[in-house]
Amino acid sequence: MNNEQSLAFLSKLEKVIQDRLQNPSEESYTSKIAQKGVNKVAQKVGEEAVETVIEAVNGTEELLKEEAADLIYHLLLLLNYKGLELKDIVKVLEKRHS
Ligand SMILES: N=c1c2ncn([C@@H]3O[C@H](COP(=O)(O)OP(=O)(O)OP(=O)(O)O)[C@@H](O)[C@H]3O)c2ncn1[C@@H]1O[C@H](COP(=O)(O)O)[C@@H](O)[C@H]1O
Repeated sequence: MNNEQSLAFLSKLEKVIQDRLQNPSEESYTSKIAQKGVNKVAQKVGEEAVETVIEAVNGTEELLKEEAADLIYHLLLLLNYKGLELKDIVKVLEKRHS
């Protein structure tokens, strides 16, 4: 998978997350967490961030990748829960870059 394909997948994942927020289903983890409210969604980002840091300092590359994936997914969920999208954050990064 090249960089372009990775970014395309993130965009696809974001669309699934948006769909789970708009059309909640009982089987969906995304819907389940979102129904608990912003505090729970934000808490998950904090937990996954701490777990990522722990694996970076003391863990294996495999576990670091797993925790980083959890972190990115939960951050995407939090942003979308708050009415933001990945592209809004990329715009901020782009502005800093120039
Ligand atoms: N990428 C993810 C993803 N990453 C992590 N997780 C979930 O995040 C949780 C993190 O593990 P934890 O041990 O911290 O949490 P937990 O024990 O489940 O307990 P709590 O979150 O309730 O505290 C696990 O339950 C994972 O399944 C994810 N859940 C869903 N997705 C993707 O989101 C999309 C929609 O999934 P559903 O909402 O389940 O349909 C699909 O593309 C999924 O692949």
